[in-house]
Order: sequence, then structure tokens, then C-alpha cells
Amino acid sequence: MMIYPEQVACSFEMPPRISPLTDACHHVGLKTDKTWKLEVKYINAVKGCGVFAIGSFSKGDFIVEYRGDLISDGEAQKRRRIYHPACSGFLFAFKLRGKTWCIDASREDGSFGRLVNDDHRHPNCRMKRIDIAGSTHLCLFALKDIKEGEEIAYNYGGEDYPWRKQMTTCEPDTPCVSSQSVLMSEPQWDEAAWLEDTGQQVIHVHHLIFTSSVF
Ligand SMILES: C[S@@+](CC[C@H](N)C(=O)[O-])C[C@H]1O[C@@H](n2cnc3c(N)ncnc32)[C@H](O)[C@@H]1O
Repeated sequence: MMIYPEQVACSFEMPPRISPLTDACHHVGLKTDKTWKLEVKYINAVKGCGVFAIGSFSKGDFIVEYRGDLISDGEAQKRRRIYHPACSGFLFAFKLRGKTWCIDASREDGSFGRLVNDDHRHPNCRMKRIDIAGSTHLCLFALKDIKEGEEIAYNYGGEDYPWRKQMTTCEPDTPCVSSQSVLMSEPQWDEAAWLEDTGQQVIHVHHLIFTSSVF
């Protein structure tokens, strides 16, 4: 078969950038993470593990789903009473049409989203709610370009997380000196504040037909 030079050149063309929402729906649907672009690493005794970029991301990119069970506030409170405090840290509460809901990601299912840490000062991601054919999912999207090696982090919201008040001298993979012990509390996501912040954070996808863009 004859291969013409222009055909060869064509095969090296960059594919068009997939829309972040299409990308998110793809991973939500298949329950997959971007294992070729993200890795989980142990950081230190205070933070535990975190998720790091092993490839670069562009502003707006879908990063990872905060995968877990969607439960009512009542069920979340029940679980909070019986869970070990370390597990309560995986209950992510959010408001939806005036009602509180929760994604419970306490089950160690190997997914990456549950291991993303808080950074309220310089987050590189933000959480958005995506409704796909009537089911609600929480996904992280890049707030800025993210370089290889950077820790993925978002603002958990709220103000009183113990680690934010701590004076620590922690460096990755070094022993850590902490001024107080870590208490666990669940992240809160305030829908109203979020809407104020971005003007567009809730994305409805009906039967996988996308009705709005992410940014
Ligand atoms: C959703 S989990 C994140 C994954 C967690 N680092 C782990 O290894 O399991 C939330 C918990 O991580 C810890 N965490 C999150 N962000 C932190 C931060 N900036 N500094 C210290 N600990 C943090 C807190 O213990 C919190 O309850």
C-alpha cells in the first residue's frame, strides 16, 4: 500500500480537546480514574495520602470524581454516629435544592477522588455537581493549569478544620511535628456560596446529552 506523506502527517495531528464535561461523564459512567495522569502518594502522618498529577492538566479539565454512595442527611448522621472518626472524614455533605445530601466515600474502593486533600488557600481544583440522567455526582475540575508533580487539592469549604489551624513543619516523606492532634470533621459544600463563586457549578446532563459547559 502506498502511504502518501500528507497521510502520515495527518496521523500525527493532535486530536481535538475533549470537552471536560464529556470527559467527566465518560469516567463517571465507567467508574474509572485517570490512572495514567494521577497517582496516590503517602505525604506525612498528618495529611496521610494525597493525589498527585503525573501528567499535566489544563485549566477547566475534568480531574476525578469524588465517588461514593449518595445518601440522605439522615442516613449520613446515622453513619457518622457509628463510624470511626477517620471514616467520617469521607462524608462529603452538600446542599441540593435546599436539602442536605451526602456522598459517603468511606469505603476503600481504590478510587482516587476520596483521597484528594483540602487546600483553602491555593486550591488547584474545585468541586462541581453533575446530574447525569437524574443521578448526582461530584467531580473535581482544574481551576488552573496543573503541572506534573503538583498535589491535586480543593477547598473543602467551611472554616474550622483542625489542620488549617495547625502550625506544622511537614514536608513530604519527612517526620512531622504537629501542634495539636487531628480531629476529623466532614467537609461541607455550600451550594449558594458555590454559585456565587462561579455562577455555574451545577451541570445537568440528561440522558448523556450535555446541556451546559463547565467553565
Ligand atoms: C477525604 S480524606 C482525604 C484523604 C486522606 N488524606 C487520607 O489519606 O485518607 C479527608 C481527610 O484528609 C485529611 N486532610 C485533608 N486535607 C488535609 C490538609 N490540608 N492537611 C492535613 N490533613 C488533611 C484529614 O484527616 C481529612 O479528614
